[in-house]
Amino acid sequence: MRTRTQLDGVLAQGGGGTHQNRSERDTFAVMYAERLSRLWAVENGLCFGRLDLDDADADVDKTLYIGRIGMSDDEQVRLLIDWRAPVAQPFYRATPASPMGVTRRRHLRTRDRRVTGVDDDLFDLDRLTDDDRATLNGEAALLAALGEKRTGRMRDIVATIQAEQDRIIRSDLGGVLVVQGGPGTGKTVVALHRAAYLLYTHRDVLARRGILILGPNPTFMRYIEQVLPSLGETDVLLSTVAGLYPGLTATARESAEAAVLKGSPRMADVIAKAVRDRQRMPPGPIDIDLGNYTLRLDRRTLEAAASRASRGRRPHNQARAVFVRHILAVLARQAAKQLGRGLLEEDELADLREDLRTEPAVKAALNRLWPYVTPQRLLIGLFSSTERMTYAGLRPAEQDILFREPPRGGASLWTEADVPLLDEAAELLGDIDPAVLRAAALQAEEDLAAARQAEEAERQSEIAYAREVLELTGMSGMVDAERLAARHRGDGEHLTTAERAAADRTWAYGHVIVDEAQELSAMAWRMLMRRSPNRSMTVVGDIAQTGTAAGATSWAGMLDPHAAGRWRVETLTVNYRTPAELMAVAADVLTLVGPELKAPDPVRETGVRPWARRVGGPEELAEVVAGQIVPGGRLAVIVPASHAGPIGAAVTAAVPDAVAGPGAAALEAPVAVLTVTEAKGLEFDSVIVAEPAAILTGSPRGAGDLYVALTRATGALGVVHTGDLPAVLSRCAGLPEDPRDG
Ligand SMILES: Nc1ncnc2c1ncn2[C@@H]1O[C@H](COP(=O)(O)OP(=O)(O)OP(=O)(O)O)[C@@H](O)[C@H]1O
Repeated sequence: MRTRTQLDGVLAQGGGGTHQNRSERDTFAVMYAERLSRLWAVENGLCFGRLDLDDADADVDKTLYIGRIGMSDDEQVRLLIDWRAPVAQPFYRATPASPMGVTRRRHLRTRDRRVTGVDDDLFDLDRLTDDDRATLNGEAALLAALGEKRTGRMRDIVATIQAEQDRIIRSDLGGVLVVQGGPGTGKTVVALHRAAYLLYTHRDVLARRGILILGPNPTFMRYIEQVLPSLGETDVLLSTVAGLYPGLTATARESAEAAVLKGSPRMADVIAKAVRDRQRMPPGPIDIDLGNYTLRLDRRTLEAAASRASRGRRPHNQARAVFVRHILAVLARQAAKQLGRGLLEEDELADLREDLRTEPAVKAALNRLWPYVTPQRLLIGLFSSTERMTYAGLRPAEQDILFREPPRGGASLWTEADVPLLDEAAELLGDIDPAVLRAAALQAEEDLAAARQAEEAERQSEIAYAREVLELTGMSGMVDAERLAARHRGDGEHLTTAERAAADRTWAYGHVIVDEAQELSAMAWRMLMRRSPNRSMTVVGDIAQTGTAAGATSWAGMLDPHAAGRWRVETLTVNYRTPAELMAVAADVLTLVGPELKAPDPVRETGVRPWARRVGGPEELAEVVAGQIVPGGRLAVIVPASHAGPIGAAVTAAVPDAVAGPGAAALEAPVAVLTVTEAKGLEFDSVIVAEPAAILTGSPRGAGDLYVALTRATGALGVVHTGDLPAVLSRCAGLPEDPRDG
């Protein structure tokens, strides 16, 4: 209320006054508005816990209230302790064996501002009154939270964080913390709470450098994005690998074998060779015709310039300056001789060099010999030329997999597996100096206009070059110098940390969190490690759930190349999502993934067995789906990618409001048809797995995929199949009654 009044007061002052008044007013308005939205975000369940402490320590209040944020009254008396504060820790960690000074822990359940339930854990029975004893109630808070219907968005768990999770959330900032855990053990939710905890505890570093959270797909990112605002955090960038390269969205699809090849660590060498390819000198001399006379660059001169430029490990585009300087010096001396002016003073030679630098024929030669190259151009050039691919070390069979025509029109060109390659290339190519870009683009515009007017055939190569520069700089069609300047000014003064980080490929994050980390390819890890030079990371995943063929089979394989000796593993062992009856079926499938793997222990039972039903085809399948809808609940039909089309069509035709495919709508809909990849990391009240045999055989990691599909439900699980039911699912019973008939 107080903040609302303050904001209204500031806004009521209107827009007049001096510049300083206005900017102060704006600052306060933004501050109060931010605080208000923070308070709104946490209002629901603001206070969820109470700790009664024994009074051994007189400095500490005897009763503490724990909440989503900390609050004090006007006299600075503490009303509510932020859940992340050190004094709140016993709320999550105290046990009867180690009570940490707590006599009673109370969970408060609220709706709006009303208390709807109270659950107690008691650590010192002797100290309680008879009334208090009457209200005792063990794990009810957790089970109540787990039993609630799913909303399509992940919720925070501040009220019920478990001790093994709390240890991970509050683990030190430094080094790489690997959180290994089976499905439903809370890896994602713990990672998000860790982000909030770290920002609270290490605000100085992390508010400046930000936290990057990387997840498997955009639907998953939408599923989790609301958790962080509810924890009051905004200095966090949520992204996928496909979204991590500024300025492009990688939405194109490609074959699994192309993705695997692009993800293999060998590609680092391929990209390095592709860059060197752009620095190769022609075998013979080249002549530069300047009208009155001709200059010649022989092979020795070219090789010497190239080797000088590549010395010192400068990125390609910056090394170009060295190459150009060397060549211009040689050309200036030759020109002086040809002009019959003998030995010139240094300043005269400098003038001559500058004259030559702007000569179109010299420019064209330099651009052929050592062109500016962007990562995009490098990859387009590489994958559209068998000659370039051969030079880069790709074998003919690999070239067939990777070959693609240069793009035409505005079709989306980039795939997720291209992104780490672009990043690798960007690292080796380096930026093109914005001043050079600006000058080049303006010059190119002029050249283009002049050439168009003159329509001189011999200027065709000039036109081509000008076009290339414009395309390269993304400035095609822009003639306005001011707009060009604005584009490159990039002061970013008014951006949040997360926004500035998103726009900057070279941003070094204060902490990086990777969810579903088992899916990342070796090249994706290289890209990610560049974003985390301090190797302060939380890496979350489950080796047993690896779905992509480019993904990992061991944590050491993933991390040793980048952080050997600097990573530690914590394991989560309790499954909070999937009931015991479902987990028994999933555990059978897990033995196919690896006989040594152990499924996490489910925390609850529902008494309902998973069922299986044979159907004749997609239409009958859709009828079965329609019969399983529970009003208000969310059901997912998880399908093999090969069947997504027909089953999606049949279900959307049979069930009103059903959605096929990923996206925000799939999170909201009562029924969503998703592939295993699309359902990864998500959860639903009920799940129907369609055609499990095709999931098993659909990819080399088919058993892992089926395991993922079977562990998405918090309630009911069914399996629908047209062929024989795979033997591994024999625990599933017959289909139960249609709940609508009951
Ligand atoms: N301490 C807790 N209190 C209440 N709910 C919890 C707790 N821990 C986990 N959950 C719930 O359990 C479910 C599974 O959590 P989460 O999605 O983070 O698991 P995961 O390990 O990432 O699973 P997967 O690997 O299958 O994607 C979520 O609904 C989450 O809110």
